[in-house]
Parts: sequence; C-alpha cells; structure tokens
Amino acid sequence: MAANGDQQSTTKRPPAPSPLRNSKFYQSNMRILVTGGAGFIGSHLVDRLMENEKNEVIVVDNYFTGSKDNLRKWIGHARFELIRHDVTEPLLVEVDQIYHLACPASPIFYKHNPVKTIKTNVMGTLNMLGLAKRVGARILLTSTSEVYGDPLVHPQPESYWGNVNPIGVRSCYDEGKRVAETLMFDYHRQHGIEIRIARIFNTYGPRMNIDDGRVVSNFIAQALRDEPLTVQAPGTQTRSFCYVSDMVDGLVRLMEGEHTGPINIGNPGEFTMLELAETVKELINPNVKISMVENTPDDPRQRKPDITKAKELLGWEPKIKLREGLPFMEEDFRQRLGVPKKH
Ligand SMILES: O=c1ccn([C@@H]2O[C@H](COP(=O)(O)OP(=O)(O)O[C@H]3OC[C@@H](O)[C@H](O)[C@H]3O)[C@@H](O)[C@H]2O)c(=O)[nH]1
Repeated sequence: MAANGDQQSTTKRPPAPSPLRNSKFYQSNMRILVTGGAGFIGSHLVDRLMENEKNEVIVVDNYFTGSKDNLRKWIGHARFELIRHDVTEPLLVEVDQIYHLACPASPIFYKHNPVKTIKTNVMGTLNMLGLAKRVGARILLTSTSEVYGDPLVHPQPESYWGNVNPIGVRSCYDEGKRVAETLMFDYHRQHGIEIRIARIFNTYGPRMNIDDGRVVSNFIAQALRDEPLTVQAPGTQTRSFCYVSDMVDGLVRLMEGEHTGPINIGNPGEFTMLELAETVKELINPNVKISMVENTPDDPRQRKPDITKAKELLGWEPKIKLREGLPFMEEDFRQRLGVPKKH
C-alpha cells in the first residue's frame, strides 16, 4: 500500500513517452486530450486548460450530449483542435495527458441507449488506456459517485465499496464506471500506466443542457418557464451539489498531483430535493409551484462525499456554496431561454 493511502501502487515504470520529447526541435507545449470536451464539465475544463499558453488542447466528442457551441470561443485557435470521434472506436493522436470524460452523465440520457452507455465506459476506457500506453501519456478518468450505488455508508469515503444493483436500469452507467476504474488499475499494475481517478459527485453550473433532465437544470428551467418544480418522490432523498469551477479545479489538481486516487471530488453541502426546490423557488421565482411526481427505479436515497482525501492529498476543497452558484446558472439559463430578469 502506498504511504499516501492510495490504492495499491506498482513498481513497474510507465512506458517511455515519444522520442520526440528528447529531440532538439521538441516544443515545450503540453499536448492534452479531453474526451467529452464539448460537454458541460469538459468544456469548462478546456477553458481552464487553454488559459495556459503552454498547453495545446485536442477535444474529441461525438456530440451525443455535448455541443460545439460550448467551445465556440476556441474554434480556430492555433492551440486548439476539435475532432468528431466516438471513443468506442480507437484513436491515434500524440498527447502527453488524457482527461477521459466522454460518457452521457444525466440518467435520462445514459438510460436512453444503455448498451451504448456501457460500451462507452468499457470500450471507450480501453481505447483511451491503449492510447495512453502507446504514447506514454498520463490518463485521468472521471468516474462517479454512482459507483457507491444506493450507499449504506454516509457520507461516502473512497474506501466504501458501494451498494450497486448489477442488473438494474442504472447499471449501464454505475457498473460501466466501476469496470472503467478496474481497467485503469489493471493497466496501471500490469503496464505501469500513470493513472488518476476522480469520483465526481453531482455538479451544476452554466452550459448544462436546458433539457438535460438532471435536477438542478430541471428546477431552474421550470422556475424560469413558470412551470411546477417536479420533485420526484419522496423528496427526502439527498444530493450534494458542486459548482463546476470547483470541480474543474479539483480535476486539474488531481491530474497534476502524485496520487492515483480514486479521490472524491464534490461539495459536502447536502440537501434534500424538497430543500433544493424551496431554494430555487426563493431565489428565482417565489410564485412557482412545487409538485411531487413519480421517481425512477434504484434512485439513491442519500449521497454526500467524504472529501478528507481531496483536502489532504490535493489541498482542494470547494469554495462556492449552492446559494452562490445557483444565480450564475440562472443568468446563463435566462440568456439561453430568452427570459429577462424582472426588476
Ligand atoms: O426533475 C427532477 C429530476 C431529478 N430529481 C431527483 O433529484 C435527484 C438527483 O437526480 P439527478 O438526475 O440530478 O442525478 P443523480 O444524482 O440521480 O445522478 C447523477 O449522479 C452523479 C453523476 O455521476 C451523474 O451526473 C448522474 O448520474 C434524484 O433523487 C432524483 O429523483 C427530482 O426530484 N426532480
């Protein structure tokens, strides 16, 4: 066991990077691949990486849930490249780091074509690990709090193995991500690949799809359209919501640090869905109604990250509270829906 409390580490050396790295004509730029880079978290990560003039960023996305619009300010930039590509097919590019985010993340989207979702998680991660092995790149996987399933331990530390239904309608995603984590560690132990695993908890912010289906985007869109906020029964289930800039900061620290993870990245501020609805109502539309609707199978009853490891190993903790982050998202949704603020 590594002294830092990470999962078992290996003595095998990582594969050598491209010989170009030693050439006298070698450019000092870091080439970074972001899979799913046209998506919600991916595009914010790209913004952050592009701030550093030493970085060249390559995005691959199949645009199932991502959109070129999220990257419009970078299209045509000399250090940026956008490739339409599905990670279930192999990809050959010369890069130093891979942020592997590609996968639909909203339950209604990942359940839409479950076979494709599990292929994305398993074959997509295999393809990216194969690429990392070939070019000697470091690879970060965005895994998920859903690996804890309907957790029986609360809050969830990384050492908790979870309570997942292996044959349920959410399994394409949660079991898919669990296999992706397994593949990451097997490539690390067997081939010496440098890996990083983040377990992302619920995240919100500007650029979420308006009709994404997740709870924060649903409530904000409903409040702005004067439609009832649809709380799924019983409404006492909890989630902990992390603002997207905090999430991106955690991912970059994990990639740049020395720890494989898995490490939880999330905001421990925990809310019931009824509390979230009341907060959205108070901040955005005090006249909106709240209606109770039917829930979906296997919905986790509680979720809150234990972020001790992120604090100690990455020096990371979230800065933005829910009440501070919601207005940024409201502003973005107002612009896209064309609903001006009343004064
Ligand atoms: O309109 C809605 C939508 C959702 N909900 C409830 O809100 C809670 C959160 O649901 P979401 O659809 O936002 O997201 P979930 O927490 O179920 O899954 C998410 O978990 C973490 C990430 O990895 C993924 O982004 C996603 O799978 C659930 O209890 C759901 O029942 C509502 O009450 N109303």
